[in-house]
Formats: sequence, structure tokens, C-alpha cells
Amino acid sequence: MSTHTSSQKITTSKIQAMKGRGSIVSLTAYTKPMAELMDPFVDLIIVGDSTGMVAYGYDSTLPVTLDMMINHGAAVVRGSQKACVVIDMPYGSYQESKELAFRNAARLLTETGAQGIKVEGGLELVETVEFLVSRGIPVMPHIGLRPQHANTMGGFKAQGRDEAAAKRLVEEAQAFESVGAFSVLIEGVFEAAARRVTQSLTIPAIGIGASPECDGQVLVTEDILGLFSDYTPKFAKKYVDLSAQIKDVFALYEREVRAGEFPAEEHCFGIKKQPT
Ligand SMILES: Nc1nc(=O)c2c([nH]1)NC[C@@H]1CN(c3ccc(C(=O)N[C@@H](CCC(=O)O)C(=O)O)cc3)CN21
Ligand SMILES: CC(C)C(=O)C(=O)O
Ligand SMILES: [Mg+2]
Repeated sequence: MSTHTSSQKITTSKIQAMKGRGSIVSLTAYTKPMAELMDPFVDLIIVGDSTGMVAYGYDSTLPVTLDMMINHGAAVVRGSQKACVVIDMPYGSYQESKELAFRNAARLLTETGAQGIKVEGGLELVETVEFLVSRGIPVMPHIGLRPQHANTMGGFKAQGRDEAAAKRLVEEAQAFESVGAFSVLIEGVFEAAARRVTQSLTIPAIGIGASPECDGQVLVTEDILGLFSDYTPKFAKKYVDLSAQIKDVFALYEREVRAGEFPAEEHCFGIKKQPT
């Protein structure tokens, strides 16, 4: 882990100051090589607990542990020069008490070098966010569709459809802003609600499946690359089908090995001629 704060690194304060200055660009990453590839193009890298579903094959994000997030977070930090890195707190690591939330959030920052953490919640979490921010931890609350709450929300359902729901999202976002959140993430929300939330804040609202009304956009990287297809959220645009290209390479490799065409001479340590 780097012990010096690099001057070119985008801080959470810089992300906060990007409100109203054009769209903030963000993607998820779980590994060093992927972080390295996206770093020049994004302002913010989110180490998402979606890794549980994307990389581990779980059918929800609930089994993801703090240790998993620390390992992925440290890998992503090693691959990022410039982008701000924010790590998801996994289910069960912050809901019980603000003290436990602080202890676990501090581990995420100190053991990875990331700049901030993200927690899923509503008004019940405002006190915790205040506790963390006042003790030096930049926090991005995640509102709207909250995958860690799928069991009590009837699955992965879009949020903020009616007036009451939109009003509640605005209340939650404003409460988080008032206790010092540097930004909010808003997921799976109807456009009108997303617009109201974004316009009601002086901190940026970064959206996933929350319309172009937000101050920035994030998507799960494997979704845009065509590397994940267990399910496809409506909002996940597939820019390329890398799965097909990877399968072509595997098929070619299989053919060459079975045909004895690989390895060729240039891939071998040649047998040294014995002096006779
Ligand atoms: N690969 C991946 N991409 C994601 O965006 C993502 C994850 N994993 N894991 C964590 C959560 C789960 N997410 C999801 C998963 C499924 C839907 C989905 O299928 N939604 C349907 C129904 C919406 C509704 O009924 O209102 C859709 O059509 O989008 C949405 C978000 C978003 N996050
Ligand atoms: C919404 C995204 C950034 C997320 O929380 C995840 O990937 O886990
Ligand atoms: Mg998440």
C-alpha cells in the first residue's frame, strides 16, 4: 500500500465539488488490472459488493464479507493512479451500531488506502453516517434500489414510482447531505424522482439506472463489457460482447493444443546441444 498521498489523486472532496460541472464518470472494479484499464477514463471507481454476484456467483450481495471487500479494495487501489476509490461496506458490517460501522469502515480505509465508503440505507442510517463523517470517514450513502435490502423489498425493483416514494427519497438524500455525505448514489429510480433528488442537493447524486438527470453515472463494468449475463438490469448497456471473444480464444487454444500446434518453437526453452 502506498504511504504517500499522491497529488494527482481525485479526493472525495473533489468529487463533491464536481456538482454542476458536468457528468461525473464512474465504474465498478474488483481487481487491479481492471482498475488500471479504467483509471484514465473515470473520476470514481466503486469497489462494489456486486462482486458477490458477478465474480463469486452468489444470487445476492448478502454473502459478501468485510475481508472480501478489503482484499478487492486493496487490489483496486493498487491499480488506480488518479481515480477516487470508494468501497462498499458489505451487509451486516454497519447496520448494528454506529460504533461497529466506524470500526469496519476504518478497516476498509486503513487496510486498502481507499478514500471513502458506501452504505445502503435510508433515514435509519443518518446517525451512523454523521458518526462516520465526524470521525474522518468520507461516506456515500446509497438510496433507492438497495440490493442488500432485496429480501424486504420484494427483489430488485425500481423505486420512487409515486409521489410519496419520490418525497421520501428527497428526504433521505437531504438528511444525508445535512450530516456531511460527500455524494449520494441513487440506484434504480424513476426519472422524475431522480431529477427531484438531484435538484434538491448541493452534493452530487451519482446514478445507476436513475436517468440522465443525475450528476454522474456508474455501471457495473462486467455488464458494459458483456462479461456477465446471469441477469441483465434494464439500465445496463452492453457496449461489447467480450464473452464471445474470450470463448473464441479458448476454442482456438483448445484446437492448437489438441493438434500439437501449440507450443511452437518460440514458446519453448530449446534443448542445449551437448558438447560431444
Ligand atoms: N452485474 C450486476 N449489475 C448490477 O447492476 C448489479 C449487480 N450485478 N449486483 C447488485 C445489484 C443488483 N442489481 C440489479 C439486478 C437486477 C435488476 C433487474 O433485473 N431489474 C429488472 C426489474 C425492475 C423492476 O421490476 O422494477 C429490470 O428490468 O431492470 C436490477 C438491478 C443492480 N446491481
Ligand atoms: C451501484 C453499484 C456501484 C454497487 O453498489 C455495486 O456495484 O455493488
Ligand atoms: Mg453495492
